[in-house]
Amino acid sequence: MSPCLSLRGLSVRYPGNKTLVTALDSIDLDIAAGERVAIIGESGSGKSTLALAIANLLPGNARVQGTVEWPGLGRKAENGRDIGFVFQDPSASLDPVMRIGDQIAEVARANLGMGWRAAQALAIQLLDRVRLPEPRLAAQAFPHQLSGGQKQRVAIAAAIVGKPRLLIADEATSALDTIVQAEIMALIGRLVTEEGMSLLFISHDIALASQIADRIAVFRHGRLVEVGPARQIVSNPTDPYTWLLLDAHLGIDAHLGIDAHSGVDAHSEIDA
Ligand SMILES: Nc1ncnc2c1ncn2[C@@H]1O[C@H](COP(=O)(O)OP(=O)(O)OP(=O)(O)O)[C@@H](O)[C@H]1O
Ligand code: NI
Repeated sequence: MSPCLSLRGLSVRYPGNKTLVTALDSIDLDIAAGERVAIIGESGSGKSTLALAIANLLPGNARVQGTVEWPGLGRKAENGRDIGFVFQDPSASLDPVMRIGDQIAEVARANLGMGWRAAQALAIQLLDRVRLPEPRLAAQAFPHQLSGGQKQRVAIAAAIVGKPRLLIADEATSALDTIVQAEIMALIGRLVTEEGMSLLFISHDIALASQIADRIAVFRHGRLVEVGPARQIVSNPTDPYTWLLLDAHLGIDAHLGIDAHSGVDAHSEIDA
């Protein structure tokens, strides 16, 4: 089976003070259809740059080399249609003066060419799918009337409007408290399974990543230092840097007991 997404020799440089800053350095990575891949690494390791390069959202001054290919697609991937993107701060991706139902409907109208009525109906369906209580009423709400977790549910609904092949979640749960974080993780896991999407889950937290990912790719200074099955990366990493990340998030002794797939499933999803 051909992969959903194939990166070859992907490098991204940004103009710095005097020289170019290498944010990504010759990345080779495939993501299979339906596969969940986590990208982990410290701040500045190039995680968001990778996500932006895949979604074609890099700033104009970025210099890109290498290729991003979508073998099954037969055309260029479009953000909003083939790729869904969820960011850390849901407030930043939502319009404060637009009802949330209208915001999701607008995405359906713009990206799928739907009529307004059908788009509105789809918005209510999606609010239900992300388990917002009373979706018909919720559609009328403005973002400030929702909690952080609820706003992130709306952002996720907007990201999956186009039934994308790939969902990118860039630190999508980092701003939430632990309980809400677990709920949003469970929601993402459930939707990815239900829709048969691939997932690129970006986090600085290796423990969190191991709860949702099939494979983990460890980034450092723009390089991919290690990639492998989540269970193996967490229990038996080969790169010393991965050990350091494990130590930072789990304590060096604790990580040996971690079960890569015990953390998140549909059963642990609690409705807020
Ligand atoms: N628009 C930009 N212009 C110049 N340099 C940038 C730009 N965006 C990112 N960089 C630089 O590229 C490198 C990688 O940044 P990136 O945001 O991809 O890291 P990250 O792993 O997502 O970090 P974080 O965990 O803090 O989100 C950093 O050195 C950063 O300063
Ligand atoms: Ni980032």
